[in-house]
Amino acid sequence: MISVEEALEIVRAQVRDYGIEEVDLLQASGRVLAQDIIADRPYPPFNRVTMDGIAINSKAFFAGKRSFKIEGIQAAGQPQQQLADSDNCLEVMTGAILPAGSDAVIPYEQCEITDNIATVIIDEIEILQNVHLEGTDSKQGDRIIAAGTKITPAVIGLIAASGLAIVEVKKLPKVAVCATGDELVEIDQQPLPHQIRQSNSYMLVAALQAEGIHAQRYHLRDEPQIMFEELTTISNYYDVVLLSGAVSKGKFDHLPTVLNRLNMHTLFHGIAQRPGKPFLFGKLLNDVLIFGFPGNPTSTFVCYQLYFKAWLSKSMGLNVAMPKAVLSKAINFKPNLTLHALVSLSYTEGKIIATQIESSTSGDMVSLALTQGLLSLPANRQEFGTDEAFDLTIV
Ligand SMILES: Nc1nc2c(c(=O)[nH]1)N[C@H]1C(S)=C(S)[C@@H](COP(=O)(O)OP(=O)(O)OC[C@H]3O[C@@H](n4cnc5c(N)ncnc54)[C@H](O)[C@@H]3O)O[C@H]1N2
Ligand code: MOO
Ligand SMILES: [Mg+2]
Repeated sequence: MISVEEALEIVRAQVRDYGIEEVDLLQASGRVLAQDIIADRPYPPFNRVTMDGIAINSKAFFAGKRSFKIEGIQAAGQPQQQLADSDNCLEVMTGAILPAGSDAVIPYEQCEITDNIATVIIDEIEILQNVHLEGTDSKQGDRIIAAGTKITPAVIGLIAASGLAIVEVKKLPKVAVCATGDELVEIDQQPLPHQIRQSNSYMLVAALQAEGIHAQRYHLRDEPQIMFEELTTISNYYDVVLLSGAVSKGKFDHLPTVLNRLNMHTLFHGIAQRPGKPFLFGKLLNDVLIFGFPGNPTSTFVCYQLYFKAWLSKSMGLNVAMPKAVLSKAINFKPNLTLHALVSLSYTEGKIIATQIESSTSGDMVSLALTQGLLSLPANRQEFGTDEAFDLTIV
């Protein structure tokens, strides 16, 4: 059996590049940008007033003038006006272009206005105060977002400001999710006493949705020939196949044999970890990747979160920082395995605090649903105190 670190290295070594596609800007959220975004104008594009108030010529103020006749109003969205007389002022609104002939904005709160005269009630101003100068954030032609950036809402905002309605993003893999097992029925069915509903495939499809991947669900019976035929077809249509179940030692755990028949090159089968020990990972001759997650719901979930997401991030060219957390209560874990403890999270004094969620087995979906993070406690140790930070995967 290999270690968690070795398994992660093997998974990450299978990076794939699925190319580039164009999508509508609002479909691009969460995707990885595949083009540089170039500023088509300076940012801001003009000297932008940042406070509602009056615009004056600072020379008049420095010469001792405090009362300014109001010539008019410069609103946001209006073409630039000219301050005709440098002893006067123009009322200006946030977002307006600074009027020509003025070089300082004094907020309304620092003026008194009567009979169309604004009297400034402060004694100190600075030239260009309350003005967001043209081009201070970027110049026209600057690269304002680099290819390879993950598209967050703020990135969407900046791309929109640059006038792009369609953007190039990295293509995501086509993913199939296959539940295995004769005990599984669809979720709208009433299971017989010995049956269960096939929840894992819903969990995986939902997890993939959060990555922007629209996966297709399949159910494979525990019958080797049927499994072989269905997987032959499925592997011709998808880039990645996520399987849940049938990878352990049972008489009906046919996947290792079936995948062998499909000429899968096994990259590993078994990791020194709990949950998820029997995880099977390999690639087919056509380069399709097979993630054979152990069937217990927590095992499927943990292996998806730790390994599939590490692979996806790497394939998308993202470098995701792993946060650390400290335990709220010491844990003693004897087996020589990495324990991915299910935890809930809180924040105290700048630290993330992880509290273990007691779970009876990796079949305990109720505990899994309370889980906010996975705290990975390394193998080769038994005691994990509250004074040390461990790798945290937020889920
Ligand atoms: N003799 C051994 N037995 C087991 C070992 C072992 O090392 N030696 N490992 C245990 C561990 S750890 C796990 S995890 C499971 C993994 O089992 P499989 O991957 O073979 O999965 P199945 O046997 O098909 O199912 C296990 C369990 O999960 C339920 N399941 C499966 N698919 C779904 C689904 N889509 N939705 C909900 N629940 C699902 C299934 O009904 C079983 O209860 O093996 C241990 N055994
Ligand atoms: O590792 Mo199994 O995944 O403990 O239930
Ligand atoms: Mg089994």
